[in-house]
Amino acid sequence: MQPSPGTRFTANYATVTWDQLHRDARLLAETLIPRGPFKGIVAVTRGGLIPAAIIAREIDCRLIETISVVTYDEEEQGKPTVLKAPAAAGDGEGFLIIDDLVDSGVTAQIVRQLLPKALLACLYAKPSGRPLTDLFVVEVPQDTWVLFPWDTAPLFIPPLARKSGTPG
Ligand SMILES: O=P(O)(O)OC[C@H]1O[C@H](OP(=O)(O)OP(=O)(O)O)[C@H](O)[C@@H]1O
Ligand SMILES: Nc1nc2[nH]cnc2c(=O)[nH]1
Ligand SMILES: [Mg+2]
Repeated sequence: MQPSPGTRFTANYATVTWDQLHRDARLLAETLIPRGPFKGIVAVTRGGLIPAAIIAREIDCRLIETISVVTYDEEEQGKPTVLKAPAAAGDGEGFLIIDDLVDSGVTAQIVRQLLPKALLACLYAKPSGRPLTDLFVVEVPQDTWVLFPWDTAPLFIPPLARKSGTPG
């Protein structure tokens, strides 16, 4: 069957736990301190909200603006739409933009057009989006879909010995 345009074929998943996300956000904050101080943070909603909150605490920044860009429905990439502009950030001078990840780089490209003077940082970067971010913590392969802690829940799985087809 042919894929519909924009449909992804995810070969792998990378699950990020709350602990890991917190650690990665703190690592990013450490590399941001020498690049500051910042007038404020622009969180790219929704994925950038929690990383931005953690980083804001670490770098002692209390002015938080948001930009809302919708690009994906589940794993399907669509036409990006800006639902809310970051009015308080002007052209981005002195501001730090935070998102959870760059994948194709489309979201980052739009955000950069609106805030050309801001620094853009994210936790995870796939190769296509990597050139669009100034800073990131972990590179993720392009064929891997990152499962954030807010996307997932612990699930009961039966012991191996009880799986159908297993003798005994
Ligand atoms: O580099 P790209 O290919 O543009 O993908 C990266 C963007 O995709 C996700 O946001 P999404 O549009 O799913 O919205 P959300 O943050 O509300 O989950 C993620 O949070 C990034 O913002
Ligand atoms: N959760 C999640 N959202 C995305 N948006 C674009 N790429 C990804 C990804 O790998 N994981
Ligand atoms: Mg997002």
